[in-house]
Formats: sequence, structure tokens, C-alpha cells
Amino acid sequence: MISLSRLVKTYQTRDGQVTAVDHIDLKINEGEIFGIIGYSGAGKSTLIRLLNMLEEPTSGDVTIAGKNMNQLSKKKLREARQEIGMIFQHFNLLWSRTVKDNISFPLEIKGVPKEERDQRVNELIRLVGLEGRGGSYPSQLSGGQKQRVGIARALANNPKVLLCDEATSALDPKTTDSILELLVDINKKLGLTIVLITHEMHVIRKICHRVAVMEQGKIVEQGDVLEVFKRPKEEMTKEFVKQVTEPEETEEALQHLLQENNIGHVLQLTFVGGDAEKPLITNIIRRFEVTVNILQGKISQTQNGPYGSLFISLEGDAVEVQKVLDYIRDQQVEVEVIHGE
Ligand SMILES: Nc1ncnc2c1ncn2[C@@H]1O[C@H](COP(=O)(O)OP(=O)(O)OP(=O)(O)O)[C@@H](O)[C@H]1O
Repeated sequence: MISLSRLVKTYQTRDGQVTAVDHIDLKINEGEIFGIIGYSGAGKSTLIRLLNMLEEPTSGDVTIAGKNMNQLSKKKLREARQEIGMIFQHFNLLWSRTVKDNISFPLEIKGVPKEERDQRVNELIRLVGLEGRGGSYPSQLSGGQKQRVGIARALANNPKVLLCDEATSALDPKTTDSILELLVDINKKLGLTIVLITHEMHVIRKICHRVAVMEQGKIVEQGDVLEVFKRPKEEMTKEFVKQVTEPEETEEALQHLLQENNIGHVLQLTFVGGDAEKPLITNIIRRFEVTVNILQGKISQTQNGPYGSLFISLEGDAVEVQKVLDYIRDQQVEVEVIHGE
């Protein structure tokens, strides 16, 4: 659905030239939810704005639904943009217009007759769960409701692609989750391709099928979310993965435990996909002469299955501990001994 080829965007600033997007090649498939993650300044906003030509590329190509966006005439570009909806961190609503009139706005611009517009607006209001709020003004809505208006407006022209620019960054965690669930729902119902940029791995974990990690204008790593969680290659990716798999307290709690005497062996087990449901710990206790203590653990759901880490301590003689390690590896669960021989 989307193909970027050798895409570059540079800016001239007083301090010299900044390369915000640096020779990016990327393919995003139809119907997938694709996340781009990176810290502030990595070039994410520039990249997403290049997709609908809000920024013009310095060089390279952007192809969306078969159209080379940077070679279209102004008129053709306007048409092509109708196939690409966009939502923003701060919603970008028109404050003097009601919810209905905000959603209707892109249809008015397109010249859709009033009756048809009203019907479409009502459908969209139902789709995003804003029944009964059509006559409200944005200032009367919560952040989550404002973003629902943003989503409805972005979908008004039946786009093929929805771009989300830090769409949940201004929302609290619970509202973030409800908006993310709405995006998954829309992706499934409408088969819409969704591209989102974020600095939060939680967003990637919760809704994306694939992810690209961006640093200094380049994509340093990309792949299926579960695969990237399982084997992050780059340091930057490892940091992001830790955001969701290891709560901040984990490291502190483990450091504390490791200072205790006779803690035995401490293992980190990594469960991916179907593995997370196996009764592994029960089997270890039943089969081997060891004492098992669960220290910390967290299993999260991704769009491709469960993922998580469990820290356990094992006490027992060396032969028995080795048997446990062999057993765990046999179960296709990744295990790392982080303390003990
Ligand atoms: N219009 C501009 N003029 C000059 N430099 C710019 C412009 N827009 C972005 N940049 C520079 O390009 C680089 C990438 O910025 P960009 O906003 O795309 O990053 P980002 O990952 O989206 O970060 P953030 O989340 O903070 O917006 C930064 O060094 C930024 O200063």
C-alpha cells in the first residue's frame, strides 16, 4: 500500500543543514497497522508528513496505493490526499464548529450534498462511539472524545490509509487504551492501513503488527512486533522493548535480591507467542528436586500473541539445576541465567 524509496528530507537551518529523514526504504502492506517508534528528534513527524506531502521530499519517492505522490500535479495530489486521513496529537479540531460540523468539514470541501453529508456524519458518529454528542463543541468534550472526532473526520472521505501523529500522547493511559482499541476496531472493520508514530512502546505492543525503530533519520531495525520483542538487535530497540516488558521496579528489586546471600540461581525466562500459556513452572516443581521462587513477572498481549518475561530463583544442587535449564530450553522458552553458575 505504501512504498518509500531512498527518501530524504533535509532542512536548511541557521546552524547548517539538518537531515531529518535519511535515505529511508520502507514497505507497508495493505490492511496492516504499522508503528514507527523513536525518541524526540529521530525524524518521525517529518517522515509521516512526507507520506501525504505535507512536507516535500528533498529526494526519493513516496508511492501510495500505486500513485507516486511526488510526481502528481496539484489537482491530482489533492485527490490522492483524500485517500489519506490523518489524526494529530492535539486533535486540530475547529473550535467554533460542533462535533457534527467538524466531521462534515472534509465532505463540504469535497462538495458532497447536504443530505448525503448528514447521513455519512451520523454513520461516523456511531462508528467512533460519539452518539448523542453531535451538537457539542470541542471545548465540551474530554480528550478521548476529541480524538474520536478527529478520527471520524479523518475517515469521512473513506481513505485507504490513516496516519496517526502521536495520536494518544496527550491522553491518560485509560483513554489511550480506548482510542487504541478504536483504531484496531476500525482497522478490522474497514481493512484500513494504519501508520502511526509514537515514542511509547506500549502503543506498538498493543496494536501494531509490524514496527520500525527510527534513530537520526534512519530506520535502524524493523520487523513483526513479536519478533522484535523476542530478539531486539539494536541497543535503541532493547531500550524500547524494556519499556513494556520490564517494569522500572524490576531492575531495582532484582538488584536488591541479588545482594542477599543464598539466593541461588536467578533465571530470566522469555515467553513468546503460544509459549506463554504453558504450565512451565508447575512442571519444573513436579519433575525436579529444586525450590522455585517467582521474583517478578509480566506477560503482555500483542496483536500477534502474548509476550513476557518471568524472573525466578532456583535452589538445588548443580546437577538438578542443569536439568531444569535443559528442560526449559526443550520447551522452546528462552532462558538466561542472570545470577549463579
Ligand atoms: N521545519 C523544520 N526546519 C528545520 N529543522 C527541522 C524542521 N522540522 C524538523 N526539523 C529537524 O529535523 C529533525 C527531526 O525532527 P522531527 O520533528 O521529524 O522528529 P520527531 O522524531 O518527530 O521528534 P518529535 O517527536 O520531537 O517531533 C530534528 O532535528 C528537527 O530539529
